[in-house]
Amino acid sequence: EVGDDESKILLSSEIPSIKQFSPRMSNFTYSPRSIPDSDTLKACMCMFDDMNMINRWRINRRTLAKFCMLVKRGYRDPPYHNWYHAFTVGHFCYLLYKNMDSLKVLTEIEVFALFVACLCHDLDHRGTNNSFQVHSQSVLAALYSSEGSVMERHHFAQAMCIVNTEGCNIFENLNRDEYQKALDLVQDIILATDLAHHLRIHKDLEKMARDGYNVDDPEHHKLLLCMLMTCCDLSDQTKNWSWTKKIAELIYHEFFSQGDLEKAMGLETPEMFDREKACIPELQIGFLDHIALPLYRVLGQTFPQTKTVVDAVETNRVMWTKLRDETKQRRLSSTNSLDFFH
Ligand SMILES: Cc1nc2ccc(C(=O)NCC(C)C)cc2n2c(-c3cc(OC(C)(C)C)ccc3Cl)nnc12
Ligand SMILES: [Mg+2]
Ligand SMILES: [Zn+2]
Repeated sequence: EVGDDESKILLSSEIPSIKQFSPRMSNFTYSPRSIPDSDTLKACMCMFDDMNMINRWRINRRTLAKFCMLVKRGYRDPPYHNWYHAFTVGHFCYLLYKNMDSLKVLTEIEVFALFVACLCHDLDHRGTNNSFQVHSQSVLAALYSSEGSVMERHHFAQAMCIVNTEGCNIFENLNRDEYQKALDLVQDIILATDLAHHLRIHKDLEKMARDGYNVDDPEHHKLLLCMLMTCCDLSDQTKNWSWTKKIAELIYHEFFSQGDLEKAMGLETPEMFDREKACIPELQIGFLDHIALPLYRVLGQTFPQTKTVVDAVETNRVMWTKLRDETKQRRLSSTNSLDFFH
């Protein structure tokens, strides 16, 4: 156990400089998936340090290392919703901090809660979505379906289990008010990653973009936290085409496995989860048009420093339309829609 690199970080006191990963570590174009899995824990520690969170919140280094280790172990290994996804989501939060003037549009405790929520937001994901929990009458649905956001409530519950584990409470040196505020923020931010919640507030986000962000309006702080969290959650769409295409492969691998399960259980399977019916380029264009692009456009309108991110998503949309037209011509012989990735 002591041999492996994770506990070595746990035992080492100094935290290396962030520069050791890449000189481009804080560029929007940098893809954190080029950091090997074995270095992700160290990278997390460095991001906490580089955002001055260790000093500001008086976090004990061993406590932080243990917290990060338990978060990493708190993820299962489905094709997409694994630790690597959480790590890339956390990295985009770091990018926003480094490129948006340390996110001074938010309070320090909101930024701290946002970064922690990014790392924890999909804890213990099983590779199936909320509607699957309800239709399959899973244990999680029994626990949470009356309130909705079944998976997101579970992700938050798992995060609280880690915080309450001996030697892992990174909030332990906050005063009583800060402590309560931080946990409430982490909960609200993780609940905001429910797609249904995002679709509910989308009009409000667009109104905020039109009116302009008002740093003195607490409602704008709440909306901004939700918006930045979903921008982090979708940040694979802001990288170059080879990454974005690879991520789609992982997501649909996961979606189609859910569809296989639904068929086996006699549940009806939406087209998006049905490997026989899905046309991935079409579905991705729909997802970008209805969810990702409107979101990143609001980000770009509200904060001009992030405009380059919208361009990257637009470019990926163009690539999907090329692939869609190509696939139509090739008229794939096999019905398995994952073939077109090869
Ligand atoms: C590349 C990519 N394609 C996707 C295609 C479809 C869907 C989907 O669930 N469609 C359901 C129908 C009913 C609309 C999600 C997709 N998706 C997500 C994602 C986003 C989420 O919600 C937030 C973060 C709030 C937007 C929650 C979960 C997930 Cl997996 N992340 N990347 C992707
Ligand atoms: Mg999620
Ligand atoms: Zn996620």
